[in-house]
Amino acid sequence: MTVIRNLSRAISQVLQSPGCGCQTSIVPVRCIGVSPRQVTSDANFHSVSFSETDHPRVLITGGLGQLGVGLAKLLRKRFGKNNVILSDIRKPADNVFYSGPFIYSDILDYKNLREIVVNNRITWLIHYSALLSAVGEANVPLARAVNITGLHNILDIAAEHSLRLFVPSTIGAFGPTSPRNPTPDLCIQRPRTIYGVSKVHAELMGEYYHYRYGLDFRCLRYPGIISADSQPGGGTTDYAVQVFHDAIKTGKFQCNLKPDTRLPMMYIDDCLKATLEVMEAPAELLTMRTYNINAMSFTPEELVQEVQKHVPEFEVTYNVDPVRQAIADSWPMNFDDNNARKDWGWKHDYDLPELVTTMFNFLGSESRIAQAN
Ligand SMILES: NC(=O)C1=CN([C@@H]2O[C@H](COP(=O)(O)OP(=O)(O)OC[C@H]3O[C@@H](n4cnc5c(N)ncnc54)[C@H](O)[C@@H]3O)[C@@H](O)[C@H]2O)C=CC1
Ligand SMILES: CC(=O)[C@H](N)C(=O)O
Repeated sequence: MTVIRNLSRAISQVLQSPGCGCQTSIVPVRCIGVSPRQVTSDANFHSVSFSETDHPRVLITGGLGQLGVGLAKLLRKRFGKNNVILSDIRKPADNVFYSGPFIYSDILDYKNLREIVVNNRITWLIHYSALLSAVGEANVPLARAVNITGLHNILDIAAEHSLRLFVPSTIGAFGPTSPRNPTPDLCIQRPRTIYGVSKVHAELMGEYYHYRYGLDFRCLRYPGIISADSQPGGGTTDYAVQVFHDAIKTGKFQCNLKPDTRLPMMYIDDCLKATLEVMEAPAELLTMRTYNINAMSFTPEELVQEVQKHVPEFEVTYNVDPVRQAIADSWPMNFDDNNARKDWGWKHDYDLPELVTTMFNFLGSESRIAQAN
């Protein structure tokens, strides 16, 4: 296996022309990407990226949400500060603005996106812009525009410029008729939120562009993500972040899901690590283009018990939000991520106790600093 991989890498290096960066193939391929917006139906271009010695030039859309800033930090450590550009339609905080390149980008503006990709010689596109499950239900037309029309722009730009494209999906891409415990990669997907529908659409469109146009599309279905230094953007799993802030600030928390609502969750460091790993994985290891990833699964009750080990006087009351509860009841309880583990070696580092300790260490030290000032 290693011999074959080394051999194909050697052939690939010989066949690769220096400035082109096209993926090698015995069959001649077009080096200049052609957008599906522009081409005839027999288009057959291949995506690729950068030569193996170069670092990728990365653009992150929707980068000022819960996940983007952390991802930029990780990628900048690996590829260099100036090779990773954060973008969003919001104004960045000072610390974000001064930590590396930031640019305004509205994913609904195709021409502006194209200009950014061309001017900055982007080779990897990480597409984080989205409206999450709860805010999506509150504004369906906007969710449809950002999550579906915006995605179409991203797919076309990525195909046209031979980018490696990452689009996250979610546990929310499943629905009440999916097997929920556990939920495998391939099963019925009939979500009942605009968020879920748009993510299934993204998975299918990305895979279609991969098979039809050779787009290097990569997708992970994230569980609910828990982070200490960034706020969630309006999802169903947000309670599992808020609980830590309230435990530290007031010792009291009002939970908007029922105590026994079980959902898959993950600490942000694991999520970002998985994203980098799947982006760097050799294409021949990927037997699929969309993978479930998982770390743990818990209910509010179980999370509260773990929190009480750090804050014994912590009190929780339940005031159920019917919209969020209905969404959570239709989502997976446990996620089967065996394919990711088998194909590209996915392995999480944080389980529930580790996550809770890490969150308190971070937030505790922040609040001590705030009190000292
Ligand atoms: N945070 C989580 O628990 C999970 C997140 N994901 C996915 O990961 C990605 C990132 O998630 P988060 O950072 O949590 O989302 P978020 O809601 O915190 O941030 C999304 C960002 O998109 C930006 N945005 C909205 N409209 C835009 C437009 N027209 N053009 C450009 N940017 C626009 C917003 O300003 C915001 O900063 C999303 O695609 C989400 O679906 C998937 C599963 C779980
Ligand atoms: C799991 C997700 O996709 C997100 N956190 C949400 O709750 O909408």
